Amino acid sequence: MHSVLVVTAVDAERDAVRGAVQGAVRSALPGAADGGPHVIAGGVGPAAAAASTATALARAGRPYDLVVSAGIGGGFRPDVPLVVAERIIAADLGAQTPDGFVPVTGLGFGTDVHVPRPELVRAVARTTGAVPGDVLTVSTVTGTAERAAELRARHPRAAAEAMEGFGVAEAAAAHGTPVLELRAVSNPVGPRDRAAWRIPEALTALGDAFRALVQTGVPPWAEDLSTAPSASPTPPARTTPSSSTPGPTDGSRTRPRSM
Ligand SMILES: O=C(O)c1cccc(C(=O)CC[C@H]2O[C@@H](n3cnc4c(=O)[nH]cnc43)[C@H](O)[C@@H]2O)c1
Repeated sequence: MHSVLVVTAVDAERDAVRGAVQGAVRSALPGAADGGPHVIAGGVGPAAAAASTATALARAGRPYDLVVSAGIGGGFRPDVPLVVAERIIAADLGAQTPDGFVPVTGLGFGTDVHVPRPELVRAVARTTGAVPGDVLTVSTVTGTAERAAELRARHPRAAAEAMEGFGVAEAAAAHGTPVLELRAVSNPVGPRDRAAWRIPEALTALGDAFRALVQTGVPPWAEDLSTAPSASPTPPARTTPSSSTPGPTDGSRTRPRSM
């Protein structure tokens, strides 16, 4: 039975997750022909991610209990190879002004942050060793030290950046489904050096994380969340002024079951 949807950007990420969870499900349930999460490659960027996630959620025979945006990403902290998002932030959704960047919420529209359920984030961190932190969604991969510094200044809790999390979270929120984002760091955020991206290592780390989630009985989904508060949790304290107004992403609809 599938109750978790995992959305990656590209086929290589999908295959890394799929291979890991299929092996784990088979060893947990010998003879099982089916089981574990559905894993799809939804395309690169927030728009493709939102469209593919929304389509998958709408077409599902029964509602998913959890959506996970997963893949490789750029890291803001050299000591952190795996990140689980405490907040999923649309870092370039807004307007440039002479006084600097104004997020979309500052313009009076929408939201620029989704806050996954803290108990799910903690459980994933416990199970996989992922470090909780903000994950920025960008439409343009950061490629200069200046841009990296600007993002760090605006988002001091940023641990990673990628290109899909916010799109996946918007689709999940529209369906009232809880969301998580898990990123294995393939490269530092900063001056572009594509040759230095450690993609195979990051894909292995991504697969290891999902294997751990499935093998350990996937603690976050096993918890009874039916009694969890339905309001969006309070985001972590900020150390600098920030735009981000949490969106309704706790997805209080249903209780996540096994992955
Ligand atoms: O070339 C390959 O073999 C290959 C295998 C797996 C993934 C890729 C990608 O290029 C994935 C693109 C995907 O990765 C995220 N990403 C990774 N690093 C960054 C970054 O520094 N800033 C933003 N996004 C990053 C992103 O989500 C892309 O969709 C290639």
